[in-house]
Amino acid sequence: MTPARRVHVALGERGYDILIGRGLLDDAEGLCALVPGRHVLVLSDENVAPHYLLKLEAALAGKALRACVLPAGEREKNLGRFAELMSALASLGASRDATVIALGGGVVGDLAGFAAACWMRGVRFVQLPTTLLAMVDSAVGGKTAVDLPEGKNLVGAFHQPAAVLADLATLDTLPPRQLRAGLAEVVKYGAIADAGFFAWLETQAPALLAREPAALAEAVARSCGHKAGIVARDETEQGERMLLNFGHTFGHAIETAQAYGGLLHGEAVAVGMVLAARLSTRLGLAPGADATRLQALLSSFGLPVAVPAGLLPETLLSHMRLDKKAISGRLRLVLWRGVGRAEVFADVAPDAVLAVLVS
Ligand SMILES: NC(=O)c1ccc[n+]([C@@H]2O[C@H](COP(=O)([O-])OP(=O)(O)OC[C@H]3O[C@@H](n4cnc5c(N)ncnc54)[C@H](O)[C@@H]3O)[C@@H](O)[C@H]2O)c1
Ligand SMILES: O=C(O)C(=O)C[C@@H](O)[C@H](O)[C@H](O)COP(=O)(O)O
Ligand SMILES: [Zn+2]
Repeated sequence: MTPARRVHVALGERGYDILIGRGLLDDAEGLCALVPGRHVLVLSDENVAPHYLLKLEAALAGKALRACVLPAGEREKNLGRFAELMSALASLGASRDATVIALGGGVVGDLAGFAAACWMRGVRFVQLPTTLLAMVDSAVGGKTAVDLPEGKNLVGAFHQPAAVLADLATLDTLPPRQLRAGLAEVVKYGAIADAGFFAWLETQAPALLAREPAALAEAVARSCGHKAGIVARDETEQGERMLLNFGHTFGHAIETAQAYGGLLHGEAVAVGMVLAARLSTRLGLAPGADATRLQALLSSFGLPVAVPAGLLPETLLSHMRLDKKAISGRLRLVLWRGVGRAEVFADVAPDAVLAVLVS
């Protein structure tokens, strides 16, 4: 095991550490310490479990453990699966000192977190992220949710994990498309808040795509640093946290319109960030050159930058109206002043949004 980096999420008594390093899942003693009570429910999926579930179960031998292994993919993040988890906790006899562990990507993390938030009105929750996206974003910050056919993450709760262990060795088995999807959320931090990080990323595409350990560790730690800071300042998204939604109003509309079976979340966010940047340029907020830079960076990571064929602008706009940032039915979007400078804008004209969706 290499020495881990540590990022703290400063939420007072509910604060927690994100540990980032290779081999964290081989530390049986460290894993066991994450589960103080007797009952533990582990949620994973069919691609992750064969690689990593056995060592987690071995570390937790002696606990009353139930493992639920789902088929993989966004379509599993639904109310039916949530109900199954409630039944699994009931049949385990899980008491208020139970722990729910998410072993997997953001789908498993969001679903397990929502189950932990709801079981007996809230039990302990631990995140063991195994995708780049989950390490840099979804495992941190306590947004938990399931999707409805009508929209992404519409049913959920804020429920912070007690700990996050990002074992970088798990990225060795991650498919390339999933690695690229995670890089979209990494780019997001540079785009919204850190021009220096953005410029660093512009030099790192070959290293990151080749999974060079030092580059990956740096990208994960810097991303977690940004997310931890924003979450600590605005846990429940009253203001600054909305910036983490850059590209998401467009991206979520694409995912919903494709019934969660088209672009991956990170890919949809990549397209969404390009559209948000283009809209910002159109509204005179950001230099066109910065929008071009953003598109070029995402392309260098092999990410899509255009709306998939066949999706109608009016359909996407109607999905955007159910975005959680909207107020009284009026769109509120995260727009851009240029690299490193995102801002929230209320009452964005629907015609301007439609114009970038058709271009
Ligand atoms: N809560 C938040 O703050 C937040 C932030 C960003 C995204 N999200 C949510 O996260 C989800 C996307 O997460 P994701 O991109 O991790 O997708 P995912 O959970 O579907 O995982 C991606 C794929 O990779 C596979 N996989 C995972 N780890 C693996 C490994 N180490 N080796 C081999 N295969 C592996 C999975 O089986 C799956 O097929 C979306 O639902 C999105 O809405 C939530
Ligand atoms: O943590 C946040 O806040 C984010 O917005 C991070 C996003 O990357 C993530 O996709 C989140 O789930 C979107 O939140 P939502 O409130 O728009 O569903
Ligand atoms: Zn996201």
